[in-house]
Amino acid sequence: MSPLAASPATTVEPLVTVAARGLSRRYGAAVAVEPLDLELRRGEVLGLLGPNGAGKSTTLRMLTGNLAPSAGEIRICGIDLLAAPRAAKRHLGYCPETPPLYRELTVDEYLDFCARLHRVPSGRVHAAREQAKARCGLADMGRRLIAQLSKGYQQRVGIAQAIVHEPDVIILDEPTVGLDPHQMREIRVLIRELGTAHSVILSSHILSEVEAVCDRVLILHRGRVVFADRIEALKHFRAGHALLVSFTRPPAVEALAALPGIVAVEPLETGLFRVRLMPDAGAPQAIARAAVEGDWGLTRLCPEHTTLEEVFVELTRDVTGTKP
Ligand SMILES: Nc1ncnc2c1ncn2[C@@H]1O[C@H](COP(=O)(O)OP(=O)(O)OP(=O)(O)O)[C@@H](O)[C@H]1O
Repeated sequence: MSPLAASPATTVEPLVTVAARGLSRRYGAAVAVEPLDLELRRGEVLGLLGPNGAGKSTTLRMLTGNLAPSAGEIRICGIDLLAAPRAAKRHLGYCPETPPLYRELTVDEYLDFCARLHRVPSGRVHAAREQAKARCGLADMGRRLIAQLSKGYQQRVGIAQAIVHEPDVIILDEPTVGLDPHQMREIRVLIRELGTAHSVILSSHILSEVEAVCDRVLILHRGRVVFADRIEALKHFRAGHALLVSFTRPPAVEALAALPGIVAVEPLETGLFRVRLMPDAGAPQAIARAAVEGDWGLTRLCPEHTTLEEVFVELTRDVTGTKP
């Protein structure tokens, strides 16, 4: 039996909703996605993170049955996507980077059309559409022409068409691209909410977005998985082993450097220092204690977070060459 085959006991509501093994894609001689394994469980939000050209869209298009893999297998709720695409796709909702909207239709007309495409029984189309609208904050938008909606609302319609048939798995390609910060926040809240009852995979090149929304993260870089773990592990990785510390009455650098667990102290500007630490050696506590005893006026003591660029540099030190 294939390692991905669903066990008979879990065919009704399988815990694993997406399972991919050895999934890869070439375009001619160029490898867009090197073989990757991926598993998603019910109630999880998985973030696919990576810079432009990393292979995120290619991966999502393979997972949604819109692009044939060069190799590998994909199971959606235990159903082989390549062998039984129609059955597998019933469990999938997909919103590509540019949502497939018919701008000349109203929101209601469009969502009814999508519900029928997804084979929602005709007696349930109305209820399915109203529910999808309510979940996406579109309850009052039914009669509006899609062309006249703002970009944020059009994005909501794109997500509504992906959930109108209540799929187990929702796949969203860069769902917040082009939105203003307010709209971004609303869409992220919606995704988090969808992730409680469904499984969600989203792609992004925004580190903070993935940290805010996802339970797990898979980082792609030039088609290769360079990090796959829970979001806490990424946060820990990002926090590294440095603190930013500032004082209104700063001590001498030597006084700071002499505290236990401190490897190096780098003055950055007046009263602000970058302090490199030995992990788990109690340095933050020692700094706080010394600051109180020495009346240094401690105003900041926080981990120094690395940026997305620094994360990639760190994770891909051995990767060379560029992709357009
Ligand atoms: N149809 C195609 N023919 C040839 N090469 C392609 C094709 N589609 C994508 N590629 C290449 O495959 C690689 C991965 O592209 P992909 O669009 O999956 O990346 P991405 O991470 O989604 O990037 P972005 O964030 O820019 O959307 C890139 O090098 C891209 O140029």
